[in-house]
Amino acid sequence: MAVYTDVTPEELEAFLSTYEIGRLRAFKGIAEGVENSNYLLQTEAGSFILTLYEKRVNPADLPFFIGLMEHLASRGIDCPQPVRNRAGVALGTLAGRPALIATFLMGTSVRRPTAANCAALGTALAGLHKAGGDFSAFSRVNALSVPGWRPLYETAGERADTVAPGLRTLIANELAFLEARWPAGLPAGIIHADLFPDNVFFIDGRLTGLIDFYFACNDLLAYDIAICLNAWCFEPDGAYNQTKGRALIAAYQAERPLSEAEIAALPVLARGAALRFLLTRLVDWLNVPPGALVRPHDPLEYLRKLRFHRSVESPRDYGLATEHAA
Ligand SMILES: Nc1ncnc2c1ncn2[C@@H]1O[C@H](COP(=O)(O)OP(=O)(O)O)[C@@H](O)[C@H]1O
Ligand SMILES: N[C@@H](CCOP(=O)(O)O)C(=O)O
Repeated sequence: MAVYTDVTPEELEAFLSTYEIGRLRAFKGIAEGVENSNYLLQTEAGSFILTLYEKRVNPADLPFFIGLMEHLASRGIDCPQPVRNRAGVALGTLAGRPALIATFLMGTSVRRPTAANCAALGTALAGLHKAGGDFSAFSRVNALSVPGWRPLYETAGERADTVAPGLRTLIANELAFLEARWPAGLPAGIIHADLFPDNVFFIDGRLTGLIDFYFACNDLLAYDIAICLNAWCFEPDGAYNQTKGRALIAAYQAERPLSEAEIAALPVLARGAALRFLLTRLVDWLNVPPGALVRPHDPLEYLRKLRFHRSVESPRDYGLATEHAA
């Protein structure tokens, strides 16, 4: 359960009194999530999500996240809408943390995505990339792209080998490879950067919303696809499912065709996406805050995905119909 910061009913009622969403009826901490503290609020006006921003969120980035959600909603993307208080301000402070109330989205996430879910995700991802194309009010460098990986590797240090023998050397080698081979010059724009199944809602098989924009940034659009291939297209036994990968990429391409250079770069981008989540999971695994109600994600799941990508010989291995070599 990700609740790092506790809130008392008195504090919350005082905070809510500055909004136009009625009095508090009930609230509870939300079990899912690992990054921020989230509460489900019931007020006289309905259901809302209260987020208290924790360690990985730089407060200077909050105007970007809030502006982005408002922009995407204005372009027809189903995503949480920041709620502004009576003074017209979305961002507040509660229990000593930056705090935001956002609208509640209906739907549930899928635990075992089907190929149809992957196709719906591909369509939504391309829609998000297109809708972000004219978001220029703020920009945000991806703090968790290649230059951000080495400091994470150094934080994990020798303790990496306590999680899996030889992990430290494997990461060092992968890091050197990716630092030398990371593609430049591919189409870039707003990416979600964490569009895992738990951040996508469905109702009766129809995709109804996207949440959790707190890793969103300006980066390579195809890198977002690589993150999604990792998060959506592997089976619990570790096998990559080409049918799901093909469904995701084909649906994406129906909305935004990939360039030849993007397709050729996919294997390297997928390795980078696997290393990024291996590293953050490893650091979190080794540093669970005492007393926090949180279940860290398994870093070794991403080690297995990384090993798969290292064995890939061509973008075709992801289910792409292409003549390109890796
Ligand atoms: N706008 C929303 N509407 C409905 N449920 C939400 C919303 N935002 C968050 N949630 C719920 O809270 C959980 C954690 O949110 P998330 O943003 O993923 O947290 P974290 O940033 O800590 O990972 C989600 O899995 C979902 O169940
Ligand atoms: N998706 C990341 C961790 C961030 O989790 P979220 O609950 O904020 O989506 C991972 O799986 O490592």
